Amino acid sequence: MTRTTESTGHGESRPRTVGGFVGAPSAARAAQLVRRAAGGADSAPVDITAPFTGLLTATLPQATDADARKVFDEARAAQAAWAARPATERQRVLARLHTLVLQRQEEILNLVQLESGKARIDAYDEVASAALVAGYYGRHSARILASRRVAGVLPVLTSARELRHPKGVVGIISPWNYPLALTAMDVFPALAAGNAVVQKPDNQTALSALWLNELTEEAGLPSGVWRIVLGHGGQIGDAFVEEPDYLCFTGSTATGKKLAKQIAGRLTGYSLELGGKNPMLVLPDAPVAKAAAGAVAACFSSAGQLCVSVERIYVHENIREEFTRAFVARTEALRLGAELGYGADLGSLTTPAQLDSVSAHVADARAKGARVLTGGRSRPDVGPLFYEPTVLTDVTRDMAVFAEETFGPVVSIYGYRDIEDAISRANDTGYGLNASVWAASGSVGSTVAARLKTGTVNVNEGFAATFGTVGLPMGGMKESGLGRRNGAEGLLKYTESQSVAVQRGLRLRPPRVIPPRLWTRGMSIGIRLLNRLPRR
Ligand SMILES: NC(=O)c1ccc[n+]([C@@H]2O[C@H](COP(=O)([O-])OP(=O)(O)OC[C@H]3O[C@@H](n4cnc5c(N)ncnc54)[C@H](O)[C@@H]3O)[C@@H](O)[C@H]2O)c1
Repeated sequence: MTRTTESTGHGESRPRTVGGFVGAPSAARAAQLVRRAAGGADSAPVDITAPFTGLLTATLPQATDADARKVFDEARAAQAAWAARPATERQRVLARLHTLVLQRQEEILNLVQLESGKARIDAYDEVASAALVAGYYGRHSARILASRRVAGVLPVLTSARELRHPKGVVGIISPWNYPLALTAMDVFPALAAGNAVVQKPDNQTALSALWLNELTEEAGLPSGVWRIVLGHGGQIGDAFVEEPDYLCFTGSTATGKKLAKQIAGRLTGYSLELGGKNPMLVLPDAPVAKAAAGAVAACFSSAGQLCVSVERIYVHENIREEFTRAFVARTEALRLGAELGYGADLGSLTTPAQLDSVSAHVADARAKGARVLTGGRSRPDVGPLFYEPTVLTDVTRDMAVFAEETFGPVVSIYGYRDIEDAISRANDTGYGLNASVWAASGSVGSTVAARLKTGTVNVNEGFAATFGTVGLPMGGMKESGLGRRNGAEGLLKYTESQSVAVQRGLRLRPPRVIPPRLWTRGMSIGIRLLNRLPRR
């Protein structure tokens, strides 16, 4: 690990670069990004440290509730002019952003790694996601938002259209685990629809969101349309449920439920992208080596701190031993490392709270009789928040790891004999976010997929196939969420639908001269005939 410090002139040294790494953005650059955050004059700033080193990455202003409300007002004032631009013009900003994200990736790869502690290859997933999302809405949003003609109640005489208007100001609350990708997925479609956005990223990963905010303005977004406020969730939470015209929340199920209760009183729309306890099913005829390699990526990307990562594997007894051997061998080959480069496969956990909760899940499982096939310990020799990728077996219902989301590099393997039993155990959870099925053929895997109660299912993949296909909606069933991001749905949720019908000639109520009974008879014949016409 390479670090650099400079003397303060008082016999101490302080990091010259973010997190103390050579090659990382300078502290001055971090401070420049921080200045984009609104508010904070009346409250104490907080220091954020790099998970790899424990050294300072940034000192962040913390907005108060009053600061956040002022920002919502300012965003509202900026929204009308943005919404007045044609959708094609708004779309062009995102198309330019697609190119810029890919061109400027080196700086953001460093920032994402420093703030989150993830391996560079996992940070690259974020760059790819942000570019894919910008590209998708940069090409398709104007078409999806275009007014839609439908057949009017009377052919020729009624012309009917559905229009889409922006909600107004959208509030977006984001977690720390995918700071670039989730910002892109939630903010870009809101902007494309003509909304202004006020976002509250997590303090831990604020620089990544601020970086993307800066780049979006470089791509042509007028300043003031996407604002960022920082703060501890509970502190400025009220502004986010009382001020926006729509709230998009990504985070834990507990916080999502709390916000939903608060916002319900205003009858304001919201979407929730929440936690998961995602299963993988390995069918008896699945290619074992491929399934084992896929499972490693599905369980340990971003050190398992990924809402769609796999935490439960159900493997058919006939291949259980072979699969487990291959999976454990591949897991043990993963290189842990705290470096700004592609030399490590697995990074660190992001916060001390994460290290505590992951350690507690494994300790509880061990104490109740689970076997640790590999891993099961923290690695302070690599960095303060490192934890080994861990594979458990003999996991029982009384263990926390059985049903609770670990949100770390810990997976349990279970055997099964009967696919019906495997499907019912996979569905036996309050969550319903993502699932993975490994089978000899895509069609067999898809048949099983249709029976899983999760918002996304990946056949012969862990999560990347659905996550990367931006045209597909992504979100959770049951306690994993409400609403969807990505695709047309992820854009239209940020709009109000308005139906406009223009009537010509014949009125739809009986004229005085025709007796109502005659009129209704004639209408009934007409309705029957109309129902036979091929109409949209
Ligand atoms: N479904 C998805 O797309 C998705 C994606 C990423 C993460 N997640 C889930 O997020 C969780 C991990 O994230 P986390 O620990 O940061 O979640 P969290 O709920 O603690 O925090 C998420 C965000 O909400 C803010 N917040 C917390 N309490 C708040 C309150 N009372 N009012 C307003 N804002 C508040 C936090 O500051 C943070 O910005 C996991 O459960 C994971 O599965 C889901």
